[in-house]
Amino acid sequence: MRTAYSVETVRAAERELMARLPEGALMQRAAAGLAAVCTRLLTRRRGRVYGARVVLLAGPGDNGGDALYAGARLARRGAGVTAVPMDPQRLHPGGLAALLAAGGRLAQEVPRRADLVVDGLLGIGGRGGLRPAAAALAGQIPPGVPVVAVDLPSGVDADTGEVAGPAVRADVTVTFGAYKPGLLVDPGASLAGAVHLVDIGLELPPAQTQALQHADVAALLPAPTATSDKYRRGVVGILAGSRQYPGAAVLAVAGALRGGAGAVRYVGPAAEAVLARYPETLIGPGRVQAWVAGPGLGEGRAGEVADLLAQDVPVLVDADGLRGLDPELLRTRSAPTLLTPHAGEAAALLEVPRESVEAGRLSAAAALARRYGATVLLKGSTTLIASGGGPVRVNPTGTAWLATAGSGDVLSGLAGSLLAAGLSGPDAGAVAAYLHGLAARHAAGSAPGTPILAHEVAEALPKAWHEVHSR
Ligand SMILES: NC(=O)C1=CN([C@@H]2O[C@H](COP(=O)(O)OP(=O)(O)OC[C@H]3O[C@@H](n4cnc5c(N)ncnc54)[C@H](OP(=O)(O)O)[C@@H]3O)[C@@H](O)[C@H]2O)[C@@H](O)CC1
Ligand SMILES: [K+]
Repeated sequence: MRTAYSVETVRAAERELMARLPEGALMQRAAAGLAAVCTRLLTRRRGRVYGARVVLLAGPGDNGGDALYAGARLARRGAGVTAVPMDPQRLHPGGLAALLAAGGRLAQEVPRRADLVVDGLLGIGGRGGLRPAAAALAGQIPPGVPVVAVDLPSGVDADTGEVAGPAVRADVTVTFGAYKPGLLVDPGASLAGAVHLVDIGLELPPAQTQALQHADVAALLPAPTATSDKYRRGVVGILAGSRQYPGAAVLAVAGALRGGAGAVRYVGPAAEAVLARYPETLIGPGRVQAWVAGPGLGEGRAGEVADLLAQDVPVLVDADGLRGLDPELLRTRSAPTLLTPHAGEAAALLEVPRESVEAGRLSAAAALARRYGATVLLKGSTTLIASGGGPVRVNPTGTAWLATAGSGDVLSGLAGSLLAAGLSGPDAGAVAAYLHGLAARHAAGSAPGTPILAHEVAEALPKAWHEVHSR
């Protein structure tokens, strides 16, 4: 499990640790870790550090200090290190002295030829969009040169992943003490590249943001035992599809059949299409351990969704089912509710513009969870799973190609199946998003980065399932 912590928590842990250590010790740990990653990168690319041209973008705070001290270490190994300050009057004095003593130099402009750029403009002290001097330096990074960000890419909000205006795009981010949420959540996550965590000895409380990994998912997946039958493994009911959108029903059933429940029951006007594709589906009302309500329902079906919400079983509400949901009604439910909106649906549920959800995904997901008393899976390039009180889960396996028609229907069937198999709302949501993302990668097969179809994602779920168990 990867865990991430807010700036406030990281700062508190740093204060506590700094009080017990000699002055500057933490920054030296950070700089040593940063220099080690730069050394590995340079060695991989050019065989050695000696003679490499390294450019440091140095901000006015301790983030710049980390870069300057790391630059001094590289200069001592024979690299030609040039620091370009954001503000020449405000540079970390100790870091500057160390760099100059090691043979580094200062420049006013970013040199056009470089083997590596180190972004030490801003770290967790950055606020709002990059000011003009910082934006100008970020804009001068020569194309094609690898960029290592110090702690986080400058311009990314550490707590939320939000980016207001220009920001640095890093190939590698070396972060200190703990992941920050902005490294796991888009748009920040996609600017961070590969993230290396340097342990500087912080002692941290339970996590506020989590990202599952293979082993976490494997431990949560349902596994039939010798005594389980289809009813004990759970039956998931699917209320989906309409004459206009029969495909949504087929895709939700496809996701559900591969999600670990013992059986899938379909209710709605697309039974013929469902049976034609999946003859193993049970048709018509009956007992279930969880419901999925909403994919492809079309207009005027709110009453059917409300009837399911009145039952004392877990209910996942998606797509058309999300229209006009009553927060009061949801909050009084005793069984779990899982809502799976995309940004537009989340905006409607929160009665805010879509842009404000896109720009502040973490806070939107948490606000929805509070307002509706539900677990909320906010779909997007980094899907988030928020529930009242617990940590927010960030899905690390997503791919932009999942933004394709019907892919959400597969996801809701899959998550509903996991609910029926007994997983909690947050676990079902997080495991479903994880498998769904992995399956999309498998669906692309030998042509990664190419378009995929929703039914291919459903068909690739067994491979995703197998992959998490086999590592
Ligand atoms: N604490 C520790 O123990 C350790 C900390 N470590 C390192 O310290 C980093 C945090 O350092 P930090 O607190 O000095 O803040 P930092 O990110 O350098 O930026 C502050 C400066 O930026 C400026 N500024 C702000 N916003 C701006 C904007 N939008 N555009 C332009 N400028 C902006 C702001 O200006 P001001 O608002 O004061 O005018 C201020 O001068 C942390 O990320 C990690 O790398 C490690 O060494 C491990 C040990
Ligand atoms: K930085």
